[in-house]
Amino acid sequence: MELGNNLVIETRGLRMRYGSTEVLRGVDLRLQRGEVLALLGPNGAGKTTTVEILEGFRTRSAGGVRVLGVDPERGDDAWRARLGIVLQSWRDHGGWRVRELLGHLGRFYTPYVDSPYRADELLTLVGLAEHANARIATLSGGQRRRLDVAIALVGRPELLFLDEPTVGFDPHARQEFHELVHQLSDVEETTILLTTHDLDEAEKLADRIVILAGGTVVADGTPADLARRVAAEAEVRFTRDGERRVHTCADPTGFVRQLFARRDDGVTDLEIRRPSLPEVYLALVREFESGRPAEAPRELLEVSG
Ligand SMILES: Nc1ncnc2c1ncn2[C@@H]1O[C@H](COP(=O)(O)OP(=O)(O)OP(=O)(O)O)[C@@H](O)[C@H]1O
Repeated sequence: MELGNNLVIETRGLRMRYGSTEVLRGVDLRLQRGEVLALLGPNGAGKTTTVEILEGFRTRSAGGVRVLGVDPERGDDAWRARLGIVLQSWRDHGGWRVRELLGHLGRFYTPYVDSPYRADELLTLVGLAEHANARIATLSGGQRRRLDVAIALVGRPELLFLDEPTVGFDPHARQEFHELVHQLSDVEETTILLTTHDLDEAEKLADRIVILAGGTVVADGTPADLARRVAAEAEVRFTRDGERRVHTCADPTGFVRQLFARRDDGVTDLEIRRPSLPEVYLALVREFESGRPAEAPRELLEVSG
């Protein structure tokens, strides 16, 4: 499989079967250098399976995969050192102090990486500087998660995998983490593959969104592309003769014009809404599950009393 210069990840026809259950049924993914991609999908869609195959932790059933130009099944230590992977197993190292663990891990990267992060630099980056001397067992859930991310960053990875990175973060920590992701992608040119169930987070962080459902990619595009795909339609809400009504239509301006041409009295509380990413996501997954193509025109819907 040929890999373009800027392609950090490429899968073609990726398949994964657990026993008789086929979880991935031909997944095609491409991720360019410096891009932040959010992989979304319902529980059990195969996101973690995909990520683990890309990380080289799981052997695929079929299909072509290249990560940083290498088939992950044949990735050596030098290849692995170019990846940043957030694992949770560090929680077992509860007796270690935070700075001590990061310094220790940094030394593993020296044969492969020009300048791994210094522990203090990394602690500042992830907002754990105040806890440098704390034992890992004494950190809160959110602080441990930041440590997990710090550990993934030690070797200044070219490609960072973040599997549900902000679970357990308070809103402030989440905001800081989002700034960190922007900094890594904009300043360090780190390529990032993120899985999350937090659609606001996906919208804030991702250049591109891929939705997996039923073992295939059901949508791939910028958040704006996806919104256009499910909804060339907008919702027009209004109250007429004291009753609340909703129309879904492709041309809300035309609809409103007609509405007023027919009856310009008695229409109040007029509101036009385009769908947010959570709504787009749910529409795409629902349409996939119902077997109807996402582009299918939707009927005008009127809720009448
Ligand atoms: N080792 C395994 N053996 C058998 N089945 C597995 C194994 N790992 C995952 N599965 C199954 O494969 C499917 C996909 O799992 P996966 O964890 O990849 O989904 P996911 O999209 O990450 O889900 P979630 O959003 O719940 O984390 C699920 O039905 C799961 O039960």
